[in-house]
Amino acid sequence: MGAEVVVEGLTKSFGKHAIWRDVSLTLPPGEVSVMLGPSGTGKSVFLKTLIGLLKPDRGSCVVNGTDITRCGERELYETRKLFGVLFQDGALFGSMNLYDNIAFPLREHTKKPESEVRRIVLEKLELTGLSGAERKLPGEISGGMRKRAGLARALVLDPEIILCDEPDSGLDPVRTAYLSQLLIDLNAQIDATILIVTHNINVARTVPDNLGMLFRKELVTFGPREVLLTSDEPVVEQFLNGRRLGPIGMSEEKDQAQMARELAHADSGHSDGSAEDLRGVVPQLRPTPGLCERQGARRRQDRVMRILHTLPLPAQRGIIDSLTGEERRRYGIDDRIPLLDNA
Ligand SMILES: Nc1ncnc2c1ncn2[C@@H]1O[C@H](COP(=O)(O)OP(=O)(O)OP(=O)(O)O)[C@@H](O)[C@H]1O
Repeated sequence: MGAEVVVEGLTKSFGKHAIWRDVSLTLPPGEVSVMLGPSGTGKSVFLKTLIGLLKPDRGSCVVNGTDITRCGERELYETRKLFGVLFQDGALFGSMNLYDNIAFPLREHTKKPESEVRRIVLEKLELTGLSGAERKLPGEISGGMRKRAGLARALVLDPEIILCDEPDSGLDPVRTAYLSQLLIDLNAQIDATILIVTHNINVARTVPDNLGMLFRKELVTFGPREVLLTSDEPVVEQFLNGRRLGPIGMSEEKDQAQMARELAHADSGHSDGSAEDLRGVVPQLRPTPGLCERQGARRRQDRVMRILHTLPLPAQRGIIDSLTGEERRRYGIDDRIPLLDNA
């Protein structure tokens, strides 16, 4: 099972430029989480802080009992080995073929013989659907293949935690859908904890167990996917629907005058850029038939059912509606008893 990551009160600025403050959340072991947020809200900075590449001003990030914001170099080096990172551009070495790119962390961080390196590289190539492409250079393959090669390289040290920085960037919707399925299949096979940073609404709606959003230098929300997907927070609603109308502006947040102007335009029939209301809980991706079920999904279901009464009513309804008859019986759900609004 993947490692748990516990973030508390994390605050980061560059000089006088505050990025985000007091971010607290837990990435449950073996579950898949997505962090949404408009451009420039510090999602990539957040990932880099989680692996200790950037030092926060305050707060802690504990992985397997080690606070990576305070530990020494040696412990940081050891803890970083638990992470596999898929960088936005794949971060492949342009002069090396895919085989050597993927073998690089093994040759750099382990003393494995070449025969073992070969076995692992070929296994990861197969896992990411790249068998046969090992002699290609990164410049000779498509963006989707480069992402998968980046993922294969992130997997060679058998990470317990996988961080993906905008895995969909530069990919068409079909390739993005394949990559989403690959991440779910991977999670089923290795039970690693996964955090994906993205703006992609389809990925956010269909992939994760948990969803969060950064905005106005704060974590707006983080929790079971159903909470964000049914939220009526204006910023969440605007983001999920890709509308101009709402608190998010072209660069940063908007002032009241601009919001009022846009509202008046909308009232007079001017389209605000959205096609339909995308809020609501849609079915989550499941592993490809033939693969094992996700252990993380099973654990999450038990966890979420324990905290069900603490969630907002629309989220409770979304969770219950997604249970099968057998699951309802297992959790003692009786549809005749109204849900409690304890949130
Ligand atoms: N090393 C750095 N030094 C100074 N400022 C930085 C550094 N890294 C990032 N920033 C600033 O932090 C802010 C957040 O950047 P970040 O790349 O994390 O945003 P993001 O949410 O990932 O954006 P996008 O979705 O567009 O990729 C930006 O204003 C950026 O200029």
